[in-house]
Amino acid sequence: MELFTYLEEYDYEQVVFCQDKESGLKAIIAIHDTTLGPALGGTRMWTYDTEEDAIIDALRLSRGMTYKNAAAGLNLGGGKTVIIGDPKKDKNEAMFRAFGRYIQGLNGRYITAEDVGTTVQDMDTIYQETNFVTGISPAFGSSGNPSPATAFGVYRGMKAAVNEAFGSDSLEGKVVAVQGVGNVAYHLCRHLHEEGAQLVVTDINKEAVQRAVDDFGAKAVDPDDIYDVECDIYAPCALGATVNDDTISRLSAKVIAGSANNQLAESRHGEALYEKGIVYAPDYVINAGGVINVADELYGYNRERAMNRIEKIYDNIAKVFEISRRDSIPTNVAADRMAEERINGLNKSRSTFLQNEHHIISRR
Ligand SMILES: NC(=O)C1=CN([C@@H]2O[C@H](COP(=O)(O)OP(=O)(O)OC[C@H]3O[C@@H](n4cnc5c(N)ncnc54)[C@H](O)[C@@H]3O)[C@@H](O)[C@H]2O)C=CC1
Ligand SMILES: CC(C)CC(=O)C(=O)O
Repeated sequence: MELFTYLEEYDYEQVVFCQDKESGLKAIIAIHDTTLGPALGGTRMWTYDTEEDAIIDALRLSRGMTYKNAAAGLNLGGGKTVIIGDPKKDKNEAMFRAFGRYIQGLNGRYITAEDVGTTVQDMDTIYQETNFVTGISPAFGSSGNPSPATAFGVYRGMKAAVNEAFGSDSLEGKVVAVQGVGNVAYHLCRHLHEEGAQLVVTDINKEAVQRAVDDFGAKAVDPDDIYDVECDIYAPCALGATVNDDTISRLSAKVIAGSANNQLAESRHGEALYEKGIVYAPDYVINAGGVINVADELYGYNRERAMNRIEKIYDNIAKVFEISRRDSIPTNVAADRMAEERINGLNKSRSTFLQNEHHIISRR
């Protein structure tokens, strides 16, 4: 991979490699764009096959956060961290303290939160070293685990997508195939179950599957079979790139709406869905509930205010469909257009020179 060629192509601002031999920390903080404000995005801990895979993941995810925060109307830029390692085996306190010091060194250009493989407890450890962390324990006045908020947003966005596909936003009787029933999808399944949807679930973690079967009467299938399930809605809630050349021809769903980041393997797969008449709720618009929730901490966390804002993901998804219909473009392209318009609009105002103390040369 030609790193600087890639950074230039998508205009990344900064990439920080963090290494701490004692604790085993190997992390990549990617800051894509801070036009709208400090870069906010979670920290993912995962076992990557290669270091290059980890770098690419950090870069793709951070760019996704730029678009997510812009489309959600937040005054935040996009960034993300990946920590290389197995979250079940390789974590230790010193690792997250060392990582916290790296964040502190960025002096507010990057603010972190949870993602796959990290927990509220990890954020509490980071908080020992820096204030630039959200999603810490509510006991510290924070918003806590963002997953239930993300799930609520996905539920609201899914209803908007169902309305687009079926002419009514009711989920009663709809068959939803849920891939990955982790932190977000467990809460999503609860909302769907309460509204009378039928759930088919899969996960590589058998306990997670069993919990959904026990709590929501879900039917379980093997991980690779989820793409062949007869269903109305496919909800990707595990990792990215599951909408690809192989799976599109297997999916029977009329709607794709889930929490996973980077659901399309490539942008052209959004075009393929559009041509097949499958209603795709763009990932970074529908899964913004978590970041909206943690971003509220910047104003002094107020749960009611955050939830009211998350509820409106329904309207934001509907707006994407409207742009898609108006301009005859796939929904992923419509979402990008919506986000880019906001960033480009504000970029102009940012070019105005603003003096600070470093611009005044004092020679006495
Ligand atoms: N937690 C949050 O608030 C947010 C999460 N997201 C995204 O939503 C997705 C899920 O996040 P979480 O629920 O927090 O993570 P999680 O780690 O709690 O859940 C993911 C689940 O997917 C399962 N999984 C992994 N590979 C799989 C496969 N090939 N087939 C089936 N299951 C598989 C895992 O075993 C796990 O149970 C991720 O893509 C994450 O980036 C996006 C926005 C916010
Ligand atoms: C988990 C969120 C709080 C932020 C994030 O990283 C995301 O939305 O993907």
